[in-house]
Amino acid sequence: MHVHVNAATSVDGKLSSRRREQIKISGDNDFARVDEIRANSDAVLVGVGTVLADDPQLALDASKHVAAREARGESPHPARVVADSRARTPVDARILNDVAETYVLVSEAAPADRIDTLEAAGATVVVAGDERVSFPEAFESLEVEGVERLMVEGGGEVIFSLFSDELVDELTLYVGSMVIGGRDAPTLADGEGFTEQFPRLSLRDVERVDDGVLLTYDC
Ligand SMILES: NC(=O)C1=CN([C@@H]2O[C@H](COP(=O)(O)OP(=O)(O)OC[C@H]3O[C@@H](n4cnc5c(N)ncnc54)[C@H](O)[C@@H]3O)[C@@H](O)[C@H]2O)C=CC1
Ligand SMILES: Nc1nc(O)c(N)c(N[C@@H]2O[C@H](COP(=O)(O)O)[C@@H](O)[C@H]2O)n1
Repeated sequence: MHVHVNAATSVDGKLSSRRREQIKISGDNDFARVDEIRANSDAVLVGVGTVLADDPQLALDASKHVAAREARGESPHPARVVADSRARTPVDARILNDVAETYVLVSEAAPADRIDTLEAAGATVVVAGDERVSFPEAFESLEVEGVERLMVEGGGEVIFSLFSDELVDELTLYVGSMVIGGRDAPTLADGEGFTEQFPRLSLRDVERVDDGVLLTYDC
């Protein structure tokens, strides 16, 4: 499986403010680029923290991408995946609507009634890991379902875990020309943080996009 992480941060590395509300960091050209990565992915993953904060739908915006996928014999939109150890995704979350298939990755600690509720809402639930979702195990299950190209849009807890598990193949990071600040504001990679053996990335490309910079790394 090819795992492509994409995110937008402020110049001080924040994904959002301490209020954890969605902040428009990208400009129109960058959002169009994000839509294209989604269009070329089999599935798009976020953590439940992002679902609770942003309520994203993770569907394609541009009809040309939908048409191109259908011409290739693919589903109109990529599948959506939520990493949600305790099955907290609300049933009215947009990510569970019928625009595309949705997988919810949970751990053994997820309450059975919550799993039943999510399945009744149309999600396919994948159990992997004891207390937290085990991404290596969950990704094996997604591969069996045909997910070979996985895009990850955040947030910081999930992205840290994926770097920690050495599962990231590619990172595109849009750095918008703004300062958000705040010691409690989410950053690109939160979690416990590394104290040694810091992941080293290989910078492939630098490009000016909108009023910011797009950095592309091989990981
Ligand atoms: N600017 C950008 O590009 C983006 C910004 N965001 C922002 O990020 C914030 C949300 O990020 P976070 O709070 O970090 O939440 P998150 O989206 O990373 O979700 C974290 C949750 O995922 C679940 N999870 C399951 N297995 C896990 C594992 N193995 N490792 C880590 N988490 C696991 C846990 O329940 C955990 O609480 C929001 O403020 C949102 O607006 C989110 C996506 C993109
Ligand atoms: N690439 C990017 N740039 C920004 O400025 C952002 N605020 C985000 N946020 C993430 O984009 C997703 C939105 O999903 P919908 O298209 O609204 O369904 C979601 O993952 C946000 O957290 N991304």
